[in-house]
Amino acid sequence: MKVGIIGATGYGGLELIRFLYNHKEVERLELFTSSEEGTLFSSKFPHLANMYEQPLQKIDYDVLSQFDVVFASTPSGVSTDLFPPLVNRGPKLIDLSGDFRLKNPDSYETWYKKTPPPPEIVEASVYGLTEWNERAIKEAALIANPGCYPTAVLLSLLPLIKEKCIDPSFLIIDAKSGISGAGNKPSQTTHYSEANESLSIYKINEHQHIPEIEQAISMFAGVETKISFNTHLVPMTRGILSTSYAQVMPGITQKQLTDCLQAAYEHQPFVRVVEDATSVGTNRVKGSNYCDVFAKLDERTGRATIIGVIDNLVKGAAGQAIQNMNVQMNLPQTLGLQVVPLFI
Ligand SMILES: NC(=O)C1=CN([C@@H]2O[C@H](COP(=O)(O)OP(=O)(O)OC[C@H]3O[C@@H](n4cnc5c(N)ncnc54)[C@H](OP(=O)(O)O)[C@@H]3O)[C@@H](O)[C@H]2O)C=CC1
Ligand SMILES: CC(=O)N[C@@H](CCC(=O)OP(=O)(O)O)C(=O)O
Repeated sequence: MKVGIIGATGYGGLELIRFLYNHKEVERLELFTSSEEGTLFSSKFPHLANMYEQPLQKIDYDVLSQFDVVFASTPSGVSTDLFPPLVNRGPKLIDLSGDFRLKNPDSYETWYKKTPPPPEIVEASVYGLTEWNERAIKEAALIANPGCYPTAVLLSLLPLIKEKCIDPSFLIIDAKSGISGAGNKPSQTTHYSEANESLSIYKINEHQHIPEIEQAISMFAGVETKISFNTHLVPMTRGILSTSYAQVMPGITQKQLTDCLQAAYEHQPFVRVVEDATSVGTNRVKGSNYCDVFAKLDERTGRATIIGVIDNLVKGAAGQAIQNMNVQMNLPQTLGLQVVPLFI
């Protein structure tokens, strides 16, 4: 396969490269840039010396249309303009940004504060939460890869909502992310001296992933709900841990919660159900495409604490995007993605 990456110099792009390097069906991988045409990739990223000795190319539709797959790992608003001319012109398209995820254009405008993409293209795009949408992903011309937080939240909550183990009306979700979630562009909040030794909450009640999570709960569990969702910045590089609190339905036991998660993911290679634990951390999945999920009943309150843990750059971005490419191309989901997490 011939694969192109737009936004190869960003964090998501670098992770795509890291996994596609070991993907045995990828014969050619070409890298595209909006700002550094001609720069030798390995001179910009010396950790790739002897691996990517090629110059970055300018974004050119005639060139891109000859690829089998094109990933865009670019800031929101970019693929809104970049992708439409490529739809149904040859390559399968996978967008890592939020541009094609929200089906309602008003919602995109409200939460992303940007002009939405053409409605017919959003309509035809497929939400790439692999474990829940495999059949549609297989046929998709354009995949909207899920956001990092929604991946952790949805994989842990969807089975329990769908099987009526928890009450979906009062979901409270508290999520925490490492700083690479904010991308490679430095900002005041990600500045080392302000992020290090500090834990902060941000975008309070205003995070752009709120409508994405609500839309997916409706799409995959058939439930309309409004969630309380907040995000925190943790002084570490990678990882997301989401903690959700929900009332369990009358009579639901710990065993039923665990069984429900296990039944949902029995045949899924990248979702692991944690059976019993006193602690769960991002080091269980770091550098890998795994999502670990865990639900623990609090008998005293009748509420469950539900955990999802991922590496934001892998299952939350590049890894899931490659998993989706594998599904689209009729390949085993795991191709190129089988690595052991970096526990220490
Ligand atoms: N970081 C994360 O954990 C996650 C990120 N995402 C989403 O994935 C996307 C990429 O994220 P991330 O890699 O972190 O972002 P980065 O900011 O690290 O990289 C984005 C890259 O996009 C390219 N770019 C910027 N502007 C344009 C433009 N106008 N046209 C074409 N290319 C452009 C730049 O490369 P160049 O200058 O070479 O063109 C840049 O390196 C974002 O939409 C993000 O929200 C989703 C899930 C998780
Ligand atoms: C730590 C951090 O800042 N994380 C980012 C995640 C960005 C992301 O995934 O946004 P898209 O929906 O545009 O893909 C945030 O919270 O906005």
